Amino acid sequence: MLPITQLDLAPITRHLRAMFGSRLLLAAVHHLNVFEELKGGPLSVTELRNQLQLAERSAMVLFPALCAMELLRFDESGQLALTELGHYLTQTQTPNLTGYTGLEKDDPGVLEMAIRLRNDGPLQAPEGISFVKEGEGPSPMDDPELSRKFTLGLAGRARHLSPIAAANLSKREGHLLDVAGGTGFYTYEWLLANPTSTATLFDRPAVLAVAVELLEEFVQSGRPGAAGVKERVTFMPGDMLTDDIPQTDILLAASLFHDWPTSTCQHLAHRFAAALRPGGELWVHDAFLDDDLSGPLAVTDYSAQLFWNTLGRCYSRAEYRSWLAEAGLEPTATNIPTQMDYGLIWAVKPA
Ligand SMILES: C[S@@+](CC[C@H](N)C(=O)[O-])C[C@H]1O[C@@H](n2cnc3c(N)ncnc32)[C@H](O)[C@@H]1O
Repeated sequence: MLPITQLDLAPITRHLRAMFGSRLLLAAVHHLNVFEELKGGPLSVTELRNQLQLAERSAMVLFPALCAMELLRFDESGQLALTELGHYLTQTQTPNLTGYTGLEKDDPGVLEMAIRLRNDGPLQAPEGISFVKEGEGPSPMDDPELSRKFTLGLAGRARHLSPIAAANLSKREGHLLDVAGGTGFYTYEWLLANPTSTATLFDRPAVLAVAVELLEEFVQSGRPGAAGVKERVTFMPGDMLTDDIPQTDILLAASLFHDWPTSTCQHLAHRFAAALRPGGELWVHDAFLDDDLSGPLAVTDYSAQLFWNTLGRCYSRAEYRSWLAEAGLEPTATNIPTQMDYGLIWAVKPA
């Protein structure tokens, strides 16, 4: 691993994502009455979900967040219980803070979060869901203006994280497939670090139109070796859920799975595993929940942001590794932190 000398921008993304965590907290206290439900004693995840009428995704965003906030905890038998702090959000505790937190309970973001938690997403999404193309429905990623806005919106993050990811991904002669690669920066940086390798950037056509422009900017940057990257990149428009995925030695899924529900993640893991040559590697760059699903706070806040904007949430490394193993890959035990609360994990296809 190369030394990372760049400043970690996590303080900025943590404050950005904290807004969604705040909405979760106030929706839980004042609209879902989570703390009143648990006042009588611990409940299993399923019992609490049933009492609150929450879908699996809503529950798996909300409960880890309240644990990370130290308001709930998993007890010795795996049930969810109020912590000492959590009791101060029940009305029978004297004193309690529900009057004080209640001053913000009608904030529009809080009201909408309560709706989305109950509905497992927005009631209506006429333009489709951010970053998601699924089936025949409309997708912002197929609209020229919206896909440009979303793709360029991710460009700064990708520019910052991609050199760190490239320094940690395997160095090898061969082919990288960057699925749902967006701006393409992860591809361009990896090719710069692997001067005899080739790569394919796979995404929606309107996104790739932006990526082509960004590649041009990259090759003209004057960085040593950047000019030679252009001829080694292939742009492949398609739908990763249904179209053929080309064979590759390394497949990168950066900020990809977190846009999708669990069943789609499992489907994608199988498709990606099938695209790997024997000995090939599947790398996931994402923000991971702890395996016990009780934090960290930066990632539960991020999970709330993804819950708001996409069909997905943050998952634990254990969840990823179980999908990768079910798909016939051998997950390694390596956890590589990058920056901004992201990290890398990877699995290998048996030779
Ligand atoms: C959150 S972005 C991640 C982009 C990039 N990997 C990064 O980390 O900056 C998700 C990407 O998935 C792409 N995407 C969504 N649905 C897709 C589909 N069905 N087939 C191919 N790409 C898809 C979007 O167009 C978008 O570029």
